[in-house]
Amino acid sequence: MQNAATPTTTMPAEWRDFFTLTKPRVMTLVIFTGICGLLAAPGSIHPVLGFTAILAISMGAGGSAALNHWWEADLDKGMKRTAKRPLPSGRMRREDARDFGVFLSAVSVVLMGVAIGWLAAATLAIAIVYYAVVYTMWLKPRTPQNIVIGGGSGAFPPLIGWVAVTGEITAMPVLLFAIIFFWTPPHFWALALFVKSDYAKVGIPMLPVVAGEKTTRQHILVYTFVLAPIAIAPWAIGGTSWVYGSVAVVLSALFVLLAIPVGLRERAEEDSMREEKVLFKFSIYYLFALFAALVADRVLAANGLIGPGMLEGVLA
Ligand code: HEM
Ligand SMILES: CC(C)=CCC/C(C)=C/CC/C(C)=C/COP(=O)(O)OP(=O)(O)O
Repeated sequence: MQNAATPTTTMPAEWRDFFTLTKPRVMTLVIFTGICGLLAAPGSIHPVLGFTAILAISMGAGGSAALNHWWEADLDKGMKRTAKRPLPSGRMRREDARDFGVFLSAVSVVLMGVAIGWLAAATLAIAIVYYAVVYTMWLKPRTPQNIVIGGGSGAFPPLIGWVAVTGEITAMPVLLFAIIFFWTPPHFWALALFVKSDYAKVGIPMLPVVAGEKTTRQHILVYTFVLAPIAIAPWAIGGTSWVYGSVAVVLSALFVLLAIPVGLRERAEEDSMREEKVLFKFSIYYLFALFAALVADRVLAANGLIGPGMLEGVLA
C-alpha cells in the first residue's frame, strides 16, 4: 500500500503504467484510421508487411503520446481529468517516460523505413514530431488555435497507411488527412467546453478559456460545416463508390444536426452539457464509421459487388 510519505518516484514503474503512457483509448482510433488507410489503398501489401506498417504507426503514436505525458507531467497534476496519470501521481519517474517515448518513436521510424519504405517512414517521423514537439511543446501552451494547427498530427495515420501500400502521396490520402484535420476541432472543443475549468486552472489557452464559450460553440459549428463536404469529397471526386458516399452524407448530416444546437447556444453550466457530451461521443463514432465505410467500399468493389469510383486508378 502506498501512503503520502512513500517516495513513489523511486518505485519500479509497472507495465500497466507504460501502457497508459501510450494513451491506448485515444490511440484505438488513430490505429484504426491507419489500418483503414492501408486497407483502402489501391494495390496490395503482404500481410506481414501490412502488420509491420501498423505496428510502426502504433509505436510512433504511442511513443509520441509518452513524450506528451513526460512534457506535461506538471500540468497534468493540476487537472482533475489527468491527475491520476503515471507521472503526476508519482508512480513513474519522468526520465523513464521520456526514454520510453524516444525509444518507441525512434524504433517505429526505423522499422517503417527498413521494412516498408522511407516515404512512409518520413511521414511517420513528421507525425511524431508534430504531436510531441509542434503541438505539445510549442502550440498547446501558447495559442487558442493550438488544436486547429496541432490537429494535423492526428491526421497523418491514414495517409501513412496509404503511402505504405502505394509508395506515393496522391489526392485520396491527402483527403483522408483533411477529413481528420477538420474533424479534430469539433471533436476536441466539444470536450473542452465541459472540462474548461481544468484547462483554465493550469493556464492552457484553450479556446473556451480565452475566447469564451459562445465563440467556441460558433467555431464548432463552422468546422462541422466545413468538414461535411470534405468527408463527402472522396466520393465526389470519384475515389470511392456510392457506398462510402451515402454513409458520408448521412453521417455528416447527423454531425451537423448535432452541432447546430451546440453552436447556437449562448452558454450552459459545465456539469449539464448534455448536447456537448453527445456531440463529443458522436465525433468518435463518426470517424470510426466513416473510415469503416471507406474500407467496406474498397472490399465490395474489389469483389465486384459494386462498381469502383469513376476515377479510381487515376487518383490512386
Ligand atoms: C490535437 C488534437 C486532439 C486533441 C487535443 C484531443 C483531445 C482529446 C482529449 C483531451 C480526450 C479525452 C481523453 C482522456 O481524457 O483521456 C480525447 C478523447 C478521444 N480522442 Fe481526441 N484529441 C485530438 C485528436 C484526436 C484524434 C486525431 C483522434 C483519432 C483519430 C482522437 C481520438 C480520440 C478518442 C477515440 C477519444 C476517446 C477516448 C476514450 O474513450 O476515453 N483524438 N481527445
Ligand atoms: C502516428 C502518430 C504520431 C499519431 C499521433 C497522433 C495523435 C493522436 C495526435 C494528437 C491527438 C491527441 C491524442 C491529442 C490529445 O491531446 P492532448 O495530448 O493535449 O491531451 P491530454 O490533455 O489528454 O494530454
